[in-house]
Amino acid sequence: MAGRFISLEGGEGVGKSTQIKRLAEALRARGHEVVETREPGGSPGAEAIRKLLLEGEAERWTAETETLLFAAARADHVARTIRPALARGAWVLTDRFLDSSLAYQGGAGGVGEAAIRQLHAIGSGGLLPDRTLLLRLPAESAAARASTRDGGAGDRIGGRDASYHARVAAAFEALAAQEPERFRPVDASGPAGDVTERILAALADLL
Ligand SMILES: Nc1ncnc2c1ncn2[C@@H]1O[C@H](COP(=O)(O)OP(=O)(O)OP(=O)(O)O)[C@@H](O)[C@H]1O
Ligand SMILES: Cc1cn([C@H]2C[C@H](O)[C@@H](COP(=O)(O)O)O2)c(=O)[nH]c1=O
Repeated sequence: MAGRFISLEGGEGVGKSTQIKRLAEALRARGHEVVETREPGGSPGAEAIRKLLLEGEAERWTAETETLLFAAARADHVARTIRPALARGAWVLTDRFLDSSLAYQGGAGGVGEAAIRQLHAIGSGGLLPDRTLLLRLPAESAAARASTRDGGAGDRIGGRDASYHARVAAAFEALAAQEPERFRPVDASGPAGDVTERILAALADLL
């Protein structure tokens, strides 16, 4: 059976990592092989690039350099982890993918969408998820969840100001409107189990 490629997207603290774990359990209970992965990261080379991207001073990289590093990490992740898993029929669940570059470096950072897509075509053969779940949560609730988790110590991108994160959120909404076939917005409020039920409903046609 062909594998399925699912991405979870959204701003900081909306519950993506929590839901990847819960969704993976639900899919395994249905007998599927599931690979849980994340970006930046998901392969040894990409995890090394993750450290470069998320550690250090806020101004360590320009938006353009960040874009190149994310694209390089993604190329390794796709080649070493995602494509082999899909080829053997697994479900691949990734915590962030291309749309995060389009929202953060593009919509919020000012790098052109066409350039980001061109890098993705070169590095990752233009691979896109079968379905992208956009977790939606009001900014204050997401910030409260992230602050409970991190105690106020975010990484160099998560720690950017509220106006940056508002542009990220607006860019995700624009991407979802642009590709309604691939994207499914999911209400991420309320208990985690309720959110998982909404996610399974948004994948019903693929199950
Ligand atoms: N439905 C929920 N209700 C309450 N708290 C939640 C819920 N889902 C997740 N959390 C908690 O909120 C915090 C952030 O969740 P999580 O790490 O899954 O978000 P994330 O979207 O992966 O964040 P980031 O992108 O910043 O890594 C965690 O402490 C998690 O336990
Ligand atoms: C893939 C990707 C990620 N980012 C940002 C988004 C977050 O601030 C961090 C990743 O941290 P997380 O806790 O694992 O969510 O990186 C980005 O700016 N561009 C991207 O392409």
